[in-house]
Amino acid sequence: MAQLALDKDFLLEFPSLEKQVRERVSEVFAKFEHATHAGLHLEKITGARDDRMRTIRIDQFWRGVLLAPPNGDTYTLLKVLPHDAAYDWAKRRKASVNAVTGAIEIRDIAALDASIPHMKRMAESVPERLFEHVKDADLRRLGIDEHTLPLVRVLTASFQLEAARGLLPPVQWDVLYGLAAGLSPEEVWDELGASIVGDVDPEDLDAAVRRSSDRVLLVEGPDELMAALAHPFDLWRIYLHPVQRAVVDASYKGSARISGGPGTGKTVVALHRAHRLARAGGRVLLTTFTSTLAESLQASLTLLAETTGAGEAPDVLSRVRVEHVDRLAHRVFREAHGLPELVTAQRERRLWEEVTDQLGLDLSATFLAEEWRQVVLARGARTAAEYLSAKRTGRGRGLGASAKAQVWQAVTAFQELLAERGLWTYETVVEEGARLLSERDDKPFDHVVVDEAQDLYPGQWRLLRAAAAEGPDDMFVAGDTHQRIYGPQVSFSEVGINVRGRSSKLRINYRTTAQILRWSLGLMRGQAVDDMDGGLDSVAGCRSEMRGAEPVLKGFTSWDTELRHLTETVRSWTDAEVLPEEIGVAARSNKTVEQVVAALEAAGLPARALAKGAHEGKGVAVGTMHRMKGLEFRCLAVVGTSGEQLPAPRSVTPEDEDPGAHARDLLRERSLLFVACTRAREQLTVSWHHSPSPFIDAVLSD
Ligand SMILES: Nc1ncnc2c1ncn2[C@@H]1O[C@H](COP(=O)(O)OP(=O)(O)OP(=O)(O)O)[C@@H](O)[C@H]1O
Repeated sequence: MAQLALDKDFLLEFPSLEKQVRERVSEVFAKFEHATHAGLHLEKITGARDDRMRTIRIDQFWRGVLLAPPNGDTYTLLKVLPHDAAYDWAKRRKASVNAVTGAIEIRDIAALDASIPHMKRMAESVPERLFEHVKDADLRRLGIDEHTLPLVRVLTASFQLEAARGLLPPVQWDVLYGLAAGLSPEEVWDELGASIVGDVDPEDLDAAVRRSSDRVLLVEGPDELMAALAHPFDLWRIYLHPVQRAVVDASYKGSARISGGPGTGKTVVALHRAHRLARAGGRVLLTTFTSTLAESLQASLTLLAETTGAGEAPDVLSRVRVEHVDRLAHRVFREAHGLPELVTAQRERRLWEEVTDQLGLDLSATFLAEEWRQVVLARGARTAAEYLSAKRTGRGRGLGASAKAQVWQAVTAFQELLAERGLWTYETVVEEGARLLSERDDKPFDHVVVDEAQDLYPGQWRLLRAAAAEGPDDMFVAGDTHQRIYGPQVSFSEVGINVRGRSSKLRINYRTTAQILRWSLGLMRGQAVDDMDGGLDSVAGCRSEMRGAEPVLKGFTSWDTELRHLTETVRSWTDAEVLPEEIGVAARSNKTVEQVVAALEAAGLPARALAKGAHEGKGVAVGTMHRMKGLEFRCLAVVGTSGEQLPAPRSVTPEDEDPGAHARDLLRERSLLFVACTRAREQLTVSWHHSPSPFIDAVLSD
């Protein structure tokens, strides 16, 4: 039976076809599987560079171009074009199988061949060639084939390589890009590693198509076809990069983690992995830090389940529980004890004061509360001895043994007060949840998948660790420590999670243009950022293949003029037919957010303030930098990035009080700006009044 496969380029262009054509495409291909070869009416193309190209009638004017296997049954739909354009496109193309990855490659061979003589002439007057230092054998070993090699040998500058991008299959171009950037063949080989296969048969197109899940979707039936065509923009559901795919499909002996810069698809990988583990019959917890992010994970997971293995979707979805980590804690708590009576911050403060009065201690309520959270709870200290030996990293002044004894006395009294009065804090609910789960032999989950891992607290990690038994694929953790904006620094080992030897990194950014990414990465340059595993993390090598405008950076003399400029910028975007919903404005404080909404509305531009759990809505989305997490916008303005507002003075511990906490607070403020800027897909403006934030000043003077 003929099987249909959809090439990524076809799906990318599908939404821009007229509605009637889209409907006809769906009709024609919904019946494809059941059509016999004779009934398919695939037309051969005279004068084609590749005699396996065929066209199929969509309607009177439109034709689809398919790659037909000479001796297999998988037909790949490459393009839908008006009649003449379809024939012309198909004539010029050649399909081949990459000798290293074994994947299918389609290229405009006519354009490639035509460009070589011209490039050759240009190269004659230049003494050095771009790839002079790389031997043919190394190039072949990396999958550069005989069609590409003549071009490679006449390239003299990297801008020519950039210009040749459209002429080459993406993997071959990536290899050359890596070599031109100074990577050794071995390093390039490593980057390709995920997709290397041996014994490739260049004639076996069916096998090649099956290996090409990063660019070809093998359609399992009409439901899957309809689901793919219904959401053609969400390519992440279908085509994973080989490195992403390898992590999704891997079987790990224990816990594993994925890291990578912003927009590299960590959430996408976490979603696919949760989905795959559930399809294999596991009970999965998919979790993250906030309720809003959990809601967005649920929506994406549903979409994914309805696309892949659509028939099993309800079953698969019933095996994945998506909830943010505090909600899990409260649920486990409620099941055992009913609703907790939570203390407010004020009541907690009074309790600490009661304790210090009772014991006649000279320690402030604020100090004790912080010591309890950041040392006792964070380190999981249950006894005086554990507290005495606990690390107090970041806790400003050192404490002598007698002061520590006093703290422990106060902590014990405070915890007794909570217990006597049946009171709980958010942290003790999480702790109790972890205790309840750790005592259960029948764990509620087989697998725990965590997104935005950098923001979780130690107590939350202990809860998650206790939610699944230790074993193969027990925990999968996705995060980027450069984007830590809530949680403290945690190391996996102190919360009982071992990911050593099971860490992977994603490097290709799918969200942002290279220009925006480069500028945003500059904000983090030189910062020592931990990797949650005893070392330092780096976003070096994170790159984007999309090109666009440079970010616009602008200072103003007053907030009023900055606001006026913002409304003009937003208007210029809407005039250029960007929908208001595709525009975001980020600011450091709620007050600034309110002022921006008012200014946009006064200028007749629809706007809304982002609120908890309300990401969807009409109008320009205006939110604090914290609220920007998990979102992305075609156009984004980051406003009020002035020296007085960023870092926000109230969020930074004074240096003389605690130099460690001061440095960490500053890094968190810097990360906030980094998170905000990396939400932009196509255009970014960053503005301030008076003087720029020191984070920006440093990049401006680079
Ligand atoms: N294989 C893919 N194909 C197409 N689009 C992809 C792919 N992987 C990721 N994307 C897209 O890239 C964008 C960023 O992906 P995602 O949110 O998973 O990245 P992230 O690493 O979690 O980002 P961040 O850390 O900045 O929150 C999304 O729009 C996503 O749909």
